[in-house]
Amino acid sequence: MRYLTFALTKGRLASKTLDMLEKLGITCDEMKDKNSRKLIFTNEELGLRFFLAKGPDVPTYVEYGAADIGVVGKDTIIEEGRKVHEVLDLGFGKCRMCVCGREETAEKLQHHELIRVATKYPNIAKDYFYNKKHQTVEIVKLNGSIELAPIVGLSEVIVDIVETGSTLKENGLVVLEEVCPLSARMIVNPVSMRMENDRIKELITNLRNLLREE
Ligand SMILES: Nc1ncnc2c1ncn2[C@@H]1O[C@H](COP(=O)(O)OP(=O)(O)OP(=O)(O)O)[C@@H](O)[C@H]1O
Ligand SMILES: O=P(O)(O)OC[C@H]1O[C@H](OP(=O)(O)OP(=O)(O)O)[C@H](O)[C@@H]1O
Repeated sequence: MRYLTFALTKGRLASKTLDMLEKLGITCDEMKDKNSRKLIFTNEELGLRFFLAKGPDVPTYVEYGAADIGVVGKDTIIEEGRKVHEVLDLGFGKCRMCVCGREETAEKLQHHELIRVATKYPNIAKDYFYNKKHQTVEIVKLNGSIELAPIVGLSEVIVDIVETGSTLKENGLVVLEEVCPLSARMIVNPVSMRMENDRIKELITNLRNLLREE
């Protein structure tokens, strides 16, 4: 039997992904060892392989077929724009992509003034402002701590993930507009979807049933 390979997102989504797979009897205990430097893990019995990767790399592994299946945030799927099938909303990792800034900036935003937008998600920001709002903005790519940008005057607003809202609150910022809701999704390589249809469909059905029970 050919191995089915899973690319899972490191960080926030990892433990919930492993918990969910475990509920289906898909265990990979080795992956939980935080001290291990091993990169790929095999469940011989089930014919499965797993590896953890940085979020933006997950759709890349899946598009090229180096992984058959991926678990990754919807934000990353949109931003990366890879050729993969999104097959299931896994219901965890829920958050929102939002335009945020100081309350006083709301007016500038409403009046379509030329503002600067700092973000880790330039494609999502571009699509939102240019295609949905027909508003010209200047987009600046950052790699983290995005909330700093309006505080130190790099940009008027940010496009970033809001979950609890505490990062915004602690930094005197508010949500000005909502771009879209987000959660973790399962993605599949289009060729694997055809070649391994039975195994992948069974997995999707089992996950769907699990989600319905929860
Ligand atoms: N509060 C949150 N902040 C960021 N991402 C979140 C949050 N809540 C849920 N998510 C989801 O978790 C995914 C992965 O989170 P991860 O921990 O890798 O965040 P990251 O900050 O983007 O990564 P890194 O720390 O490597 O820059 C995100 O792509 C998003 O879909
Ligand atoms: O609404 P909250 O619950 O406060 O969560 C949102 C914050 O969490 C994420 O940052 P992360 O911790 O991943 O750090 P980063 O900014 O360095 O990516 C995100 O970019 C926000 O800053």
